[in-house]
Amino acid sequence: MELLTPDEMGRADAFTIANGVPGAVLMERAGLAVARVAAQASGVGSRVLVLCGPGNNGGDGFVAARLLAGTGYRVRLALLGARDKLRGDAAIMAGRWDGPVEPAAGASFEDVDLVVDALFGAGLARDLDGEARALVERVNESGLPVLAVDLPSGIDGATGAVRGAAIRARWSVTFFRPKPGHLLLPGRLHGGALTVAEIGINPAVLDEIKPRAFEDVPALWERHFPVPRTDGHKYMRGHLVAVSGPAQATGATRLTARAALRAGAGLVTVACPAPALPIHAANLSAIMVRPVDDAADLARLLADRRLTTLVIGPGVGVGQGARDRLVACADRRLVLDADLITSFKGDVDTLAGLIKGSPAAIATPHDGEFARLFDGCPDILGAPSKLERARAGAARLGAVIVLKGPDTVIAAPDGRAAIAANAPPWLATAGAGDVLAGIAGGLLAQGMPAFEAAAGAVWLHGEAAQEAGPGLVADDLVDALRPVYRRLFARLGAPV
Ligand SMILES: NC(=O)C1=CN([C@@H]2O[C@H](COP(=O)(O)OP(=O)(O)OC[C@H]3O[C@@H](n4cnc5c(N)ncnc54)[C@H](OP(=O)(O)O)[C@@H]3O)[C@@H](O)[C@H]2O)[C@@H](O)CC1
Ligand SMILES: Nc1ncnc2c1ncn2[C@@H]1O[C@H](COP(=O)(O)OP(=O)(O)O)[C@@H](O)[C@H]1O
Ligand SMILES: [K+]
Repeated sequence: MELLTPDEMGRADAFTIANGVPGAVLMERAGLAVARVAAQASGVGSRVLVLCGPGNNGGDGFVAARLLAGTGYRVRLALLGARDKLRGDAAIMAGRWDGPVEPAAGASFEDVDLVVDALFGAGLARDLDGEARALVERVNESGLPVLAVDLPSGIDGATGAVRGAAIRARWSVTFFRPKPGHLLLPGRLHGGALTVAEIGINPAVLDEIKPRAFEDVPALWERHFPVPRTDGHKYMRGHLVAVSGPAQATGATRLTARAALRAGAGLVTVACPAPALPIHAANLSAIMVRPVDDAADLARLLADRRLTTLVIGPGVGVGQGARDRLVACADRRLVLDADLITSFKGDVDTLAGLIKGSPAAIATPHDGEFARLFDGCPDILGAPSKLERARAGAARLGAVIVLKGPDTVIAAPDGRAAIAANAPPWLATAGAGDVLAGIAGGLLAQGMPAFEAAAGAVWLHGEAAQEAGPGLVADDLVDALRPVYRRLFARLGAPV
């Protein structure tokens, strides 16, 4: 599912209008979609307060007000700004509303069952202040259920940021495609349940707009998903090495290794310092263990070119040892996580130079690790959204970046990006990131391209967390992948 920035959405509207669909027709359909969701939210006869802003978002509000009033709702409409300042389609729709128009500033919230927020949408141009901000704050303080038109007013559709203040909606209706601000925090938290309504925009406009951001759903990467072949064998599915830290820090690597095997890697080997070997050996069965005390040992192990993929970072320790190990494996498929990322604090260009020869590289930082890696890059850390930070970071690193969190962003150096919205809050638990690195590695080992492998891994990780449910500990994720795989394979028409 493509995500369109407000500017891109404006182009989609403009293309459609240029191809013969009048803007007023689009607005009628937009208002109808809002009225339908309002009707689902609140029964006939209930009291609806429609708050209209000075632009086309307000125009949608005028349409919804008319349709609801015509179907038995008791509707009041309040306008922010002067009626004679309305322009274009919004002015047309105001002309079709024959009820009273109250000034929004003093509008009463007494005896209201539902508020429709049609104040600002794609045209939000600056932080809310003055009367607009006071109104938004009053709506939130009222505690009334709110249905937002396009976006909760005050949320920036491109970034998900709160511009001064923002409506907290229980439902939102957007048009044609969601916007990044519906998925990025805090926007997602303000939007409530999202409906995406068709208003007659031909999807062919996407060929012109060429959107570069997507919601992370299987349709984005399933074409590349490595379904085991009937005539296949494990050597076709890649041999992955999980690089382990010392004896006192082995658990993270085992989570990674188990997740990689579960994700479908043909073989998985844990490479660990000799003192850690008995600990791993006592706790692993399907996963092999090899002694690797330093970077030179790792280079010797990797003389076997069948070891195509490495995950390095979980539990490996911060410092020169991790950096040296990376040098030894930098020409393979790579997942870089945790301590490995921190080992390149403020030194992203060295890391970028080292992994240049990797056929597919993914880095999986959380916000803190990202800030460390790009320490000294204010252009990247100060980019206007998490989406843009991840994109700029990926371009600088020359690798796919998975910037983790409740709204994980997956970004490729070429600008493609995906935002995941399927991770439940109980996924934020110790070791969950180690599992994610393993899933990503397992998909890379099977030959999936880096961006698709990263997006697939993040989605599978979120689904596994939902499958496991509240109370999840990281170990559970590995087992919870099985039913998720079963459903995914069924969807792909693969044998299950
Ligand atoms: N195009 C189409 O055909 C279709 C469009 N559709 C709908 O149109 C919406 C986009 O409409 P839009 O572009 O008119 O922008 P909108 O969100 O109403 O805001 C602009 C107004 O707000 C004002 N304003 C901005 N920031 C402000 C602030 N901080 N504080 C105070 N004022 C501020 C700004 O004033 P100005 O910046 O000019 O001073 C201007 O007056 C879109 O979200 C969807 O709902 C659908 O009907 C489908 C068909
Ligand atoms: N609030 C949240 N809701 C959903 N998922 C989250 C949330 N916070 C973090 N996560 C996810 O939990 C995982 C935590 O990984 P990480 O921070 O590396 O922890 P660890 O190092 O303990 O494994 C990541 O996949 C991240 O996207
Ligand atoms: K709105």
